[in-house]
Amino acid sequence: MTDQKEPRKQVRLSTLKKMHENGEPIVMLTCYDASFAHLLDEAGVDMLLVGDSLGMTVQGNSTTIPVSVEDMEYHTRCVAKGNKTAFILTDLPFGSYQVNDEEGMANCIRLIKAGANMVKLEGGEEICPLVRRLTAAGVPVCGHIGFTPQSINTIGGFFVQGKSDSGKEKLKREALALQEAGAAMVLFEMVPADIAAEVTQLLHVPTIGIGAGSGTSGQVLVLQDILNIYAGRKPKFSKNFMEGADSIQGAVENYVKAVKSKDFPTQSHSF
Ligand SMILES: Nc1nc(=O)c2c([nH]1)NC[C@@H]1CN(c3ccc(C(=O)N[C@@H](CCC(=O)O)C(=O)O)cc3)CN21
Ligand SMILES: CC(C)C(=O)C(=O)O
Ligand SMILES: [Mg+2]
Repeated sequence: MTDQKEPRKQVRLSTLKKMHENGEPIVMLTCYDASFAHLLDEAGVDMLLVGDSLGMTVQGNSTTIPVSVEDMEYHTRCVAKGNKTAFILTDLPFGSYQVNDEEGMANCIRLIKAGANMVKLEGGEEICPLVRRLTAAGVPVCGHIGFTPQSINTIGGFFVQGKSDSGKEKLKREALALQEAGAAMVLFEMVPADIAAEVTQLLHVPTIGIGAGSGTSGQVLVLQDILNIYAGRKPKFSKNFMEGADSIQGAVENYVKAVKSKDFPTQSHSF
């Protein structure tokens, strides 16, 4: 007998819920193409995020603002073709859900038809009516709060959110409102570790953090960042997993192990 691992079962929404309840960290990485989808799935990444960060990493823009629904549809199709068992989450790009909820519904449906299992929208209370409709229509939603890159023009820069008392209260309010509207998951980007942990305890749905400390139900990073490939900025909260690895597969496996064992993120990757 060889000690070959059994192939992983399909990761479903119920699988993610169980992981959250059992305290097993959910591992997510961004993914924009079929080759990496295959590699990440084989390496045990639970969720592949077709993030609008592709506007920066793939398209070379300085923000995520220019990304279109067509771009997201195209990359979701590519990822879905290479993937076997991971759960696919796709970002709604800027402009595709802000005009009205009818457009938001139609655009989410396009992404689900392209192969997404869940969609991610940036915002709190203002997106709750749409979250409610999507959920009722059979589309699981992840709400994205804290630093929301699509609002870079009002935020003014790549800044940590929720540092003040009023900022902390706002995060709590938004997370609870999203869950109440039916969101199946909440993602925190660049917020202090203590508030992300506190809000995670308040919720029953899983939370995912990026630059949000170790107290969330799962972690996400941008694939290029863990492979030490930069076209622009190098966020403080990311880590080069190529260090100590002899292949890309090995680096991704080390990231999976580090998140599952709670060795990542440390305080130096948190705010
Ligand atoms: N490659 C990449 N990695 C990301 O994590 C990422 C993207 N792109 N694109 C979409 C958003 C934008 N995000 C970013 C990008 C850069 C910083 C950054 O440079 N942060 C610095 C502070 C810079 C400043 O103060 O201006 C840091 O030290 O973390 C943070 C978040 C997170 N996301
Ligand atoms: C940074 C993550 C959370 C994201 O939204 C993206 O990759 O677009
Ligand atoms: Mg995004």
